[in-house]
Amino acid sequence: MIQIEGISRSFGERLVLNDVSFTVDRGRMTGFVGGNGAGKTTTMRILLGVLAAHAGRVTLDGHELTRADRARFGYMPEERGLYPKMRVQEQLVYLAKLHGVSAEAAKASASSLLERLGLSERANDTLESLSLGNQQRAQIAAALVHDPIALVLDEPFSGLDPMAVDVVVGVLRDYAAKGVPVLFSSHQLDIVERLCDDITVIGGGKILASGSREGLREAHAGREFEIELSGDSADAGWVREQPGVTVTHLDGGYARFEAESDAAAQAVLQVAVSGSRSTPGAATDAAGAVSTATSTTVRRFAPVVPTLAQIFKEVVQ
Ligand SMILES: Nc1ncnc2c1ncn2[C@@H]1O[C@H](COP(=O)(O)OP(=O)(O)OP(=O)(O)O)[C@@H](O)[C@H]1O
Repeated sequence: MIQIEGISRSFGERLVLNDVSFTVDRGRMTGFVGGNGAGKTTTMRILLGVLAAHAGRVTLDGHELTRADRARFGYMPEERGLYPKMRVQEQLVYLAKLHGVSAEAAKASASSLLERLGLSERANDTLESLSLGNQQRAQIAAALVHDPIALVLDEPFSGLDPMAVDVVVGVLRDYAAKGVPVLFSSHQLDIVERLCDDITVIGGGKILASGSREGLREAHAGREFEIELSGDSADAGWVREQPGVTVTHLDGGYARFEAESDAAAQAVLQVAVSGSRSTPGAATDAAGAVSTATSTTVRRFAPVVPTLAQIFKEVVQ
């Protein structure tokens, strides 16, 4: 596990990181999100030792990070660092060898990554001759080619089309599945939401929220619920009459409502179900939903959980 503990950093008089702490667990993908100038790149640079912290420390599995540890990290910096005039495969092999990988292993690793990232056909082209999206794939390959013990990627998805995003997501997931801690920053909240196990939100140099994706969504869930009835003539209009409930959206058998309490919300479910039960011939289907003789079914009842974009807006305000 990588632990960032109480990191602070100023540029001149300006404090740009203020007591930043969060963890990047092994085997999990951690998304690092924040607005422009929030402090993501500065944090990543400190993590990699490219920049010094003025306070705090970074540890790996409990010991302070050494130069040797950092040399085995995979880093994709904000300012992309490959040589424009060098051929892609040659460049990857060269970088792997710089990290101490044998020539043979470097060639094998470069070929396999180029294949995986859909760049095999461009292996002998110079970087500058590739499209921006393909240059980005090559940058990702460069961060991975020495089989890193941890991955720190600054905006790895910028400039990638949706197909390429899926390819890169698959590759990164494989690294996480091997037990590698993976930290990446992104402004594309939909990708972060889809990809991440854990999320850290930074704003104005301070950590505003940090935790598992599900934990954050639950913690920021309001008192809004939704119920969906299906059937011949499903009508959720009766929810409006329930005590302690305000319907915010109604469409046939679908109602979204705010409940004063969990009990008020549960009462809606009970009415939906017991209404069904009081109907002769009620039956439970294979999915456990209760059907009536007129075949009205409670298809769904759940709290409305916010998207990452909604949580982000809430914590950044
Ligand atoms: N070398 C530097 N000298 C002075 N100020 C700096 C330097 N590097 C970063 N900063 C300032 O530190 C703050 C945080 O910048 P940083 O690049 O870490 O943000 P970020 O979250 O990565 O932003 P973005 O999403 O726009 O890339 C910004 O206000 C930036 O101007």
